[in-house]
Amino acid sequence: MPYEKELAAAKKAATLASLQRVLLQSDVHSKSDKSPVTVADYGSQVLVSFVLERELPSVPFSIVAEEDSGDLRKESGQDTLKRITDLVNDTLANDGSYSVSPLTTEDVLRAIDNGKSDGGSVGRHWVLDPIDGTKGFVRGDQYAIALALLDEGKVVLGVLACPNLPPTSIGSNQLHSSNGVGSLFFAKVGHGAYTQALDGSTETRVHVTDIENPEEASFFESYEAAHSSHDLSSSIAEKLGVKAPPVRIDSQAKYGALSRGDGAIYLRFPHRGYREKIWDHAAGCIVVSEAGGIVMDAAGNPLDFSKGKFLDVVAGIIVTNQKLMPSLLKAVKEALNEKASSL
Ligand SMILES: Nc1ncnc2c1ncn2[C@@H]1O[C@H](COP(=O)(O)O)[C@@H](O)[C@H]1OP(=O)(O)O
Ligand SMILES: [Mg+2]
Ligand SMILES: [Mg+2]
Ligand SMILES: [Mg+2]
Repeated sequence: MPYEKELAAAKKAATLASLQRVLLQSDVHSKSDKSPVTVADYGSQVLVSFVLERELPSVPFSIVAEEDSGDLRKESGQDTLKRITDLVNDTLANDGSYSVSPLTTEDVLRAIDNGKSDGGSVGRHWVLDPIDGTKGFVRGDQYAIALALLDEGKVVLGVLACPNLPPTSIGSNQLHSSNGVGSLFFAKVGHGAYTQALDGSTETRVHVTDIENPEEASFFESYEAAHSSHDLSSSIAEKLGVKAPPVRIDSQAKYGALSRGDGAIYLRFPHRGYREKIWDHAAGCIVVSEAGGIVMDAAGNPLDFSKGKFLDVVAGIIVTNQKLMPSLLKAVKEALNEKASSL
C-alpha cells in the first residue's frame, strides 16, 4: 500500500512529540516576528525529525518546518538549548522505544536544522508545525502537532496530534479533555480519515457532518482575534443564517474537530499582510478532505501546497462539507464585497 510506512512513522513521530512533559507557563520566548516559541516547540521539532530519520532510514530526507536554530546558536540561547536537550532526552527515555545514548546539544541543533527545506513541487517533503497554536499551548488550551507529507506538490498524508482535545465529540462548552487523553487524527490520500485516542485505542473512521441547513450549523474560528477577523466571520455566519455562536479554539485542532462532525464550518480570515504557511494547513487539509469535507480559499480555489513554504490564498480559508460550500462561498463573497466598499 502506498505511503503505509510513512503514515506509521508520522503517527509515531507526532505521538512521541505529544508526550513531552513541560511546565506550561515557563520558557516562552519571542521570535523576530513577535510570535511566541517555547522549549516544547523546539523539542517537538527535534523529536519528529529524530523519529522520521529512525523509522525511514533509507529515504532521502527533507522537512519544511516552522522552527529554526538561529536563536539557539547565540550566546543568549545556550540555557534554552540545554533545556530543550534535557526535555528531548527525558521524553525519549520515558518512551523507551529507541535505545540511544542521550542526544547532545549539537544533535539537537542538527535535528532542528533538518527542518530547513523549502518544499516545492518536486519530490517528497515532510511539512511540520511542531506546536501549532503555541498561544493555546501556553494557556493550557488547544494545540496540535501537525505533520504532513507532500509528494510532487500534493499532500498525500497527514497526522494531527491534539493532546488537549478529548476523543469524544466536543460541544461549545466542553472543549477540554476531562481524563487527560487527547486525540490523534490521520489520513492518507484516497483512504479516508481516522481518529483514535492518543493513548493508542482502536481507530475509527471519521466523516464531516452532513448538515445541509445552515441554521443547524456551528462554526469554528481562531481563539486569537489577531489571527483571524472575528467581525468578518460573524458577518458571514449571519448572512448564511447560522444561529449558533462561534466556537473559538486554537490551532489545527479545528480541522480535527470538524473532520469528526463536531462543527460544520471553519472560517479563517487573517489580517492584512499576513501570509499563511503550508505547515499551518497541510495536515488539517488532508484530514478534512479525506473525511468528505472541502478546504478552499475565500475565492473558491483549492489550496496549493507546491509553491514553497507559503500558501498564497485569496483573502482567507474556508472549510465545510460539500452541501454547504456553495452557499458559504456566496456569503463569503458578499461579506468581502461589503467590507471592501466600506473602506
Ligand atoms: N498574526 C497572525 N495571523 C494569523 N496566524 C498567525 C499569526 N501569528 C501566528 N499565526 C499562526 O496561526 C496559527 C494559529 O492560528 P489559530 O490558533 O488562531 O488557528 C498558528 O500557526 C500560529 O502560529 P504557531 O504555529 O506559531 O502557533
Ligand atoms: Mg509559531
Ligand atoms: Mg502554526
Ligand atoms: Mg508552531
